[in-house]
Amino acid sequence: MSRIEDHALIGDLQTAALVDRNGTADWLCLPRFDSAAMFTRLLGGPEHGHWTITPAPAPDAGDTDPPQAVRRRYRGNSLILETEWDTPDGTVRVTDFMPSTVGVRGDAPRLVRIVEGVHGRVPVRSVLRPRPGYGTVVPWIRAEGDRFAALAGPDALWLDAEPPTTDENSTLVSEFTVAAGDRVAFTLAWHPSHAGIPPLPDPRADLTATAAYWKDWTARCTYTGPDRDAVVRSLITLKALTYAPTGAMVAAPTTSLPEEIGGTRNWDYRYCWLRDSALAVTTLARNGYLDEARAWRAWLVRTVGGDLDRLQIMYGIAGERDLAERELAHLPGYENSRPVRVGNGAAAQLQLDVFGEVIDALDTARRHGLEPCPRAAALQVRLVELLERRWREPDEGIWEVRGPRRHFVHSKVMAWVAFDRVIRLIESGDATGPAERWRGLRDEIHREVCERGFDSVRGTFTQSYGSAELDAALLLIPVVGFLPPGDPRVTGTVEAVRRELSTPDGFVLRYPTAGPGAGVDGLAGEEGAFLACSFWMADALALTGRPDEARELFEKLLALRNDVGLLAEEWGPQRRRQVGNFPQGFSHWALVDSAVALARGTGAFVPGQRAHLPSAVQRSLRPAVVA
Ligand SMILES: OC[C@H]1O[C@H](O[C@H]2O[C@H](CO)[C@@H](O)[C@H](O)[C@H]2O)[C@H](O)[C@@H](O)[C@@H]1O
Repeated sequence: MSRIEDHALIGDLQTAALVDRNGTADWLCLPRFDSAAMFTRLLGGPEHGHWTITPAPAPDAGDTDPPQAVRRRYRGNSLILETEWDTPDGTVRVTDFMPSTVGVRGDAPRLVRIVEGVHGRVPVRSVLRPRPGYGTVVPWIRAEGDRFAALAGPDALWLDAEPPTTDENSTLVSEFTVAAGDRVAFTLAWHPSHAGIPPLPDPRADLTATAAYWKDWTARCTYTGPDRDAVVRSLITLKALTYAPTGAMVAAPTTSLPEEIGGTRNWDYRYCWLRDSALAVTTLARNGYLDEARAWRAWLVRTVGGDLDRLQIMYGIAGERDLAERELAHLPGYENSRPVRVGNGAAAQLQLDVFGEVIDALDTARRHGLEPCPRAAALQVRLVELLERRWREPDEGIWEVRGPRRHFVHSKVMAWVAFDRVIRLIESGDATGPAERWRGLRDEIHREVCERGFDSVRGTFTQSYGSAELDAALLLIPVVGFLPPGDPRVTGTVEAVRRELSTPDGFVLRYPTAGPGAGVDGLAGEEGAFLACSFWMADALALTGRPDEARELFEKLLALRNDVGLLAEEWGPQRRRQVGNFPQGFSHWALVDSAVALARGTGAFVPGQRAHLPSAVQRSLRPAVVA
């Protein structure tokens, strides 16, 4: 079984595949991110579907032990993956990609794999075992001239293979040899089974168009400070999580990659969280990507605008509301981490922080040049009217705990953010609302948080009112402008979180999941260090005048990325492996934000970056710290 970080991501802005270092695509949902997977080997075995292309194993080697890739990279700033093997017979390269725009993808989403001889003559084997329905369906494979169709109910997968291919027990096998300069292409396309035969693919034209697409997209990045390669790779990853037809964004393209190997903390992230998407869009907007912010805003207005009383904290990528959680009992799970879940029960939770994140994202995009939208402005006012009725309630909070609701301090802080930003919107003249009343409420929330959410004996904010536990989300207090970074309540909280929530290797847990403070989330087992929280610690250190410690932590976090720059949700300190869904939007926007924050801290010139901190924070910082 490949480690989580052995995978690279390819995608077409509607779905994505994971490819491991052995040349195996072991996760692919078609036609959308949240469709049932056609390849589910990631959460099971080869019988659950995969597509492997590698140098042919030596005759006595088992099928389960193909040769390791020796080099792997994305082609420039793109999502085109190149994997190269050196073998005794020579060197071979496999180029994997999914044509990356709605226009290029057309009606038939497809995965293209081009095998290229680099030198020598290398025997290669392709084994394509499509198993729709998360590995439950053996499709009917039939030859249609030179093409193969794999039919399974509503789905048809069409393989166009240049080398000779045979059907061996519903598995399409191709064995061939590539010499230096040879290029042999495969295209696997999804098509509705009722829709006849898809057009013949043109893999070379697809490659050219996809390369041009990513070149153009990455050229729009405005960040020019340090660690630019890491920043651009993270921005590409965020873009890959967007669903182009609607403007929504998945939290990650996978389900049930475990937060603890062998554990039960396994969730489906293939949906659009208001929180995750708002935070990612905020990062994209700050770095030159207003089109993505505009598209997300349109998705938001369409999705939540009509029925605010039934506001959900997450939706399907086209705005669907029914995300009922269920378990796929036939799958053993990643390294026996059961259950495998699809759907997500957190959709029914109350999470007050999302009001602040959504309204702050719209505020940030507007301040970075996104044109006003009267419908979005009206939506923000209605959201705050709703929040006015509900902010005093306990909730499940940013971490979607499955234990009892609490008065989470972070939730109340983000309620303050929602009122603060909407007041600014009204003051700008782009919306109308009871600004005076909301100023009063904003002050009331601030007072309440400082009275009930702060432990004056320990000198730290706490996870919830009156609790003894800490929470790494409290690191965001200075970032959102609730208090200035130099305030002793902020520095005390940063210090306390660092002391009590750090792992031995210096990364940061969300909250305690072991020891006396454990149990708040109502879940069995433990989890790793949460990578976004670890980046937030770097930001907090930078903001509170500790740039060297911030840089040291940031460098350590960069070193956790895999060979192609990707991060899962968490880092398992014991096994020293990435854990959780992969790649995770939270980790990648947090990486970008940290790079920008650290660049500002060093006074690095970051053209195109406007100061994004609220004015209250900017005033409290030394001039050199704000670009
Ligand atoms: O910890 C329990 C919860 O874990 C998941 O939530 C996490 O992922 C979300 C998507 O990235 C993120 O918005 C949230 O902050 C994280 O805690 C899971 O989705 C929940 O169902 C589960 O209760």
